[in-house]
Amino acid sequence: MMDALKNLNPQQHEAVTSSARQLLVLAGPGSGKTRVLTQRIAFLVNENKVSPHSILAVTFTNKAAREMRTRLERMLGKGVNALWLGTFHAICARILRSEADALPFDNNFVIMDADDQQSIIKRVLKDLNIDDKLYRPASIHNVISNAKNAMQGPDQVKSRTYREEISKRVYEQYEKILRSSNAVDFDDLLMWSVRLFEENPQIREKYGQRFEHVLVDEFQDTNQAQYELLKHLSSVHHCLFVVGDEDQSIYRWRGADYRNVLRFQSDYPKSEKILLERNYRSTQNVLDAAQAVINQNKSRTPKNLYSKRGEGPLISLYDAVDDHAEAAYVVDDIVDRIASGQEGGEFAIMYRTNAQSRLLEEAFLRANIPYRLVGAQRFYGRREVKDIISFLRLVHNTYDSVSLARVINVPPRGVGSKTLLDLDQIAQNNNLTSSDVLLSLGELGQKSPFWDTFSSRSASMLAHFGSLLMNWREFGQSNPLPDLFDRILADIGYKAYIDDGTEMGDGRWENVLELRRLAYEYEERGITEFLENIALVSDQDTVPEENDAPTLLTLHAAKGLEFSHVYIVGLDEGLLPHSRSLEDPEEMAEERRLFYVGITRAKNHLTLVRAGQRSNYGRFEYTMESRFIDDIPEELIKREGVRLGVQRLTPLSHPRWEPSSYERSTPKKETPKESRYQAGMRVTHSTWGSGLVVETRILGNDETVTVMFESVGLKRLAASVARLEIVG
Ligand SMILES: Nc1ncnc2c1ncn2[C@@H]1O[C@H](COP(=O)(O)OP(=O)(O)OP(=O)(O)O)[C@@H](O)[C@H]1O
Ligand SMILES: [Mg+2]
Repeated sequence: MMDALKNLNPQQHEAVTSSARQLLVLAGPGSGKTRVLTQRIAFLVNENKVSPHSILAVTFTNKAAREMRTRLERMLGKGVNALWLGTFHAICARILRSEADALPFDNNFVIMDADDQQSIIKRVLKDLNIDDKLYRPASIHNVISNAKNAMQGPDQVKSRTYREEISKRVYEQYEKILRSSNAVDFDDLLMWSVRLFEENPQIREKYGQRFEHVLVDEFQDTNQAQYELLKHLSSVHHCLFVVGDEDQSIYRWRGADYRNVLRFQSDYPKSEKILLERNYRSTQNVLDAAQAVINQNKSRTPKNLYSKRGEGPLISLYDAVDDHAEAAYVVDDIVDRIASGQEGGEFAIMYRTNAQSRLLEEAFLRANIPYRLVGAQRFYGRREVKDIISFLRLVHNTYDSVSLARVINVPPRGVGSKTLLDLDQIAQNNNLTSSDVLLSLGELGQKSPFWDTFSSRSASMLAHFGSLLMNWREFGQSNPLPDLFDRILADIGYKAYIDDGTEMGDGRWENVLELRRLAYEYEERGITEFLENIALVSDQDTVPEENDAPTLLTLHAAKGLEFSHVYIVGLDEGLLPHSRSLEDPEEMAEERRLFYVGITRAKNHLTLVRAGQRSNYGRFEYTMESRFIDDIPEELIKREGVRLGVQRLTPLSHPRWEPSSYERSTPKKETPKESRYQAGMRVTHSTWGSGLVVETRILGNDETVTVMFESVGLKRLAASVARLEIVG
């Protein structure tokens, strides 16, 4: 049998081979939706002789796109290169770059990330003399983002209250800054693509002609702009294949609207619907628990999922005395299981909020178990990485005022905020951008018409930066990216600036080198793609490809993934469901879906964990068990631990608790006062061999050492457990 039709049940087979123009596959988790979508592409190419060039497939994360491409390459060979396969954002960026002539920015536009967006909003608030404590940049950004996802410009935003009026005004200025910076934000990628198609029928026609087949994964999480985009892209052939599960819709806060499923059915009355009922991922106990949880949600299509994988173990529920014990239990349990032969990569620990990772991380460090953290403390969020990217962005697109403001004084060259304001003002007075003025100063020096508008000290400092910028632009045009990278570092003396000889400095320089390694990968493809890919790396995408270590991630980031053993921690009222949702039934339903997504990631074993007390800014607070646990039939659950929190009332007297596994994994020991190791030392480790100490500090009651091993790369270790030997 051909690859595309291998291992499919009859419903899956029908979905893969159907000749319906519009097809909706609605099915629960683990039923093979993503698999069906992938194999349908292979079927279209192999059997129906559709050219990969005419196929567009949309995934939810870049990681999912990479996986799908790899599978397709295996089935179809290199022919799949012509296939468009990526996230909505990546696809839109590609369209906007090709059609820049019809847009108010040119094709070198940069994509502002969340940080950039906040800093623009702060700048606007300052300009408008608005207190950013009363009007939080994050909440204003939310208003702007929602407006864009609903395809509304600043003039369409309602202003019934003063607060709304403020948001509207900020939105206006925000847009001006984006335009004059030749930049777009994430929401713009979608909004401008939709607008482009609405306003240019001939462009819509071109893409509509091209894409004979449009396929979409995780359809339940599309928002309005995305839905409209899909309609445009399929406006000629009308072939749309979408797969989704309304019970897994968890991005309402980003404008996702699972009613798009209903809209799809009413927009395409002839569409066919296929349901898949067999689950291939999970054991029956996991499925039954999931089912019991989601059944509590109203207004959903009931689904019956069954599995032939056997009952599997009961759901473990561990009641820890407090949040430290919660983390320690999870790590101890994993240590035991690894000791009995399981692989680290089979485990995932999921939580509701990013902050919950900290105690888990510390517990892993103490146990000397390597782990993978998804999302938090992103590499691209680090100062030195952002600095260098900003330099490159500025060279690539000199109008990028956010990057200019970030780096004009890096390293400090005496350009104060006053000079910057002057620069801005003078540019505006002359209908120019700050970069135009800088370049003029850089090129003409004292002959520049702007020289005399500054004090001579400011003028020469600005001229110096202007000439650097000019040189880099020229250099970048005829030299590969890594050379430009090195040239910039050398010209500004960046190493001396950030690497002050301390461990921290070393670490920062390591990050710069890591970025440089990445730049090398783009030697051929060039700076545009380099910057674009960096901008598109979203949180979910930091899931590492290697799978030898337990993964820590939020429930949101877990969508579409699967692991043998899943731990969900923090099953307390206020955490899961989150306190924000307690008053609002819609939000509560979404919390329940989020929990459902988490449960259904488990292939074999699910462990739920909660803590009877949690520390809250130094105080301990009692917690109540999550209402979601009540939804799971008692006979599916095996309870362990102290069960403090089953009391639903706040206890009057504090029960004394016996030290449990928390004590076990953190034997009392003297807190070391001084570091034993130092950055730069050569050390050896019993398993990983020799390495170089990068950083060391006292953390809790132990010394934490970061070592670059020749064998496995960077590891953070607890000194008391790791027993590193100093060489020489
Ligand atoms: N017919 C089949 N035979 C064997 N394995 C299958 C079959 N269909 C799906 N699987 C496997 O079941 C698992 C779940 O499939 P897949 O990820 O496609 O489900 P999904 O419906 O997309 O789930 P989710 O809703 O969580 O995204 C995968 O490991 C997949 O390879
Ligand atoms: Mg899937």
